[in-house]
Amino acid sequence: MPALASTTRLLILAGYSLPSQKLKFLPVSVSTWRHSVRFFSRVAKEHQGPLTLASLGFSSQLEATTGSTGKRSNVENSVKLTRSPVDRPRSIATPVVKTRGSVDDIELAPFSAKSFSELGLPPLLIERLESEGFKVPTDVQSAAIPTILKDHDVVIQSYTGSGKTLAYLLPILSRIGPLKDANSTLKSKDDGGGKRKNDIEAVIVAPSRELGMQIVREVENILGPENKRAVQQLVGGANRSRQEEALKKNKPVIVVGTPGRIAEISAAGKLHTHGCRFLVLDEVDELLSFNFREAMRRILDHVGRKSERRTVLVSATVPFAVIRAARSWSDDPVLVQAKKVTPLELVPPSGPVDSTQPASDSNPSASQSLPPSLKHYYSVVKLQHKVDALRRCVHAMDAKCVIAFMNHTKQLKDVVYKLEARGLNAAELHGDLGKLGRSTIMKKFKNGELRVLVTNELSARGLDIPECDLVVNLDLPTDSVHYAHRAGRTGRLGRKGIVVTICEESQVFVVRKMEKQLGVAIHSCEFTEGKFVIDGEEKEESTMDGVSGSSDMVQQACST
Ligand SMILES: Nc1ncnc2c1ncn2[C@@H]1O[C@H](COP(=O)(O)OP(=O)(O)OP(=O)(O)O)[C@@H](O)[C@H]1O
Repeated sequence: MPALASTTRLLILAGYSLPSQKLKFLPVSVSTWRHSVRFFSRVAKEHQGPLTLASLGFSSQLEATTGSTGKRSNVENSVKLTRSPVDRPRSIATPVVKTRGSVDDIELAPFSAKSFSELGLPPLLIERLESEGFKVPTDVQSAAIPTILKDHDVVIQSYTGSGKTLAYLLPILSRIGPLKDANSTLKSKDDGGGKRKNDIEAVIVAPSRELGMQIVREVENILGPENKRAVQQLVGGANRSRQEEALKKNKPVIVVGTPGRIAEISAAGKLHTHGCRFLVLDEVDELLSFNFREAMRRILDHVGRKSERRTVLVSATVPFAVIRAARSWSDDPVLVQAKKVTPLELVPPSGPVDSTQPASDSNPSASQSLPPSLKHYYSVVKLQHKVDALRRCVHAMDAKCVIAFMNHTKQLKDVVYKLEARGLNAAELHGDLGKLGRSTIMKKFKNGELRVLVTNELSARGLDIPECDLVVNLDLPTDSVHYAHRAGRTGRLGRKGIVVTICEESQVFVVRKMEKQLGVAIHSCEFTEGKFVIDGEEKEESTMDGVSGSSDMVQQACST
């Protein structure tokens, strides 16, 4: 083994259950670069001797003998390096990093760990999960939950609809709030640390009201109706004084909100986050944008020291700016992906590239963000026929729940009128509508009263409408990252989904460029006489039965 340590190309992820020391990842070579398989070895910082199977964590009963040091020493005083399923979820025990793109693999076996109990979550939480119908964790949950439970700061990157929200919520809820692990060894700061009564223990920030509310609903569902008050929404557009009153009266442990509103209430002295133990920035790459800069600064300045809280950054797209932010806002963070945990210091400046993919024009932050079950098409039409093409597309696909994206708010209404005039139930959704209007439209869309939601970038991030079977780009997205987030509103959690970009002839080169950057095929198609026709193919089909994928059209669209 010592001879293997000379090259850093092939690495083993091992020693995963060495949690209590401040761990360091040492790259260890076990084979040649040509095999393109990465492993990572996590070795205790102190352990700089020759590398052995034991030092890599493959010993079945090795006792960690050194005392704990640093912040993570508070977590557990002595830890056994076991390979029990609780300590080591299957996805992490498997050191091989699989190549992306094996659609069958993902569709047939989207989950790695067999149950949530394998991940070390407390019984109360598991009971609640089961009663809500969550039985098997997704790959990213299998990787992220134990990593956060082992007290690591993380950047979570995984494709849209892969379950990132629960991947961070569950470890948080197992540490704080009414369902927390009664035997948790993580000392709360009020056990002598001087935590004040009204201090919030977890702050979750999201870039839009819809996403903020969606996260609140997810927390409430898991907590159950009797514990709803443990979480408080602080989203913009809602009544601020009511939010402030609720903070005072209910003393929630978790707040979820948009940056502006959280910063506002914090500046007014009504929100105390200095004792915060978890800070989550969901859709973090969006939160880094200029619009949120001031509010984010305020929030980060008031959530205590990074060494005293866990910081979780989340997005389907992780450009290098996020890695940089993680280095400055978190303490020794790791990048968690579906089947891989990588120390941030090993992430190259080009972003978290999957080395198993060919280096091309691909945009690393976008190319791993699309669910493999999605199929992509484009259709060329004249500008004045775009809305009609959308209507024909919806009918030809027999799509039931459609999100159509445009770039400018002003044009949304016109499109809605045109669709309604042709008998399609449609509505617009954008930031200029009030909170009530927005939530009414979302409700109608979710319960099937509306067939087409015409919207702008507001709805591209995080929105989870599992029934959405078709996304249409009525305007081209500005880049491949925006394409990825829009496209990700369909094909959630292994479901089939179709994305159609309607564009002019002069814009086809942009589609081709995004195709390369995203590393997916975007086929040309047409909608004629109520039928969906893929150019260059003889087959043509005319129906769609949504996510079940049993119709001929879906079979064709999804198997091309
Ligand atoms: N283990 C699970 N079993 C079944 N359903 C799950 C599981 N985990 C999450 N889900 C469901 O999968 C859907 C997608 O999850 P989520 O919104 O967290 O995805 P995401 O990765 O955050 O997507 P995006 O990048 O678009 O924000 C949700 O409806 C969620 O309730």
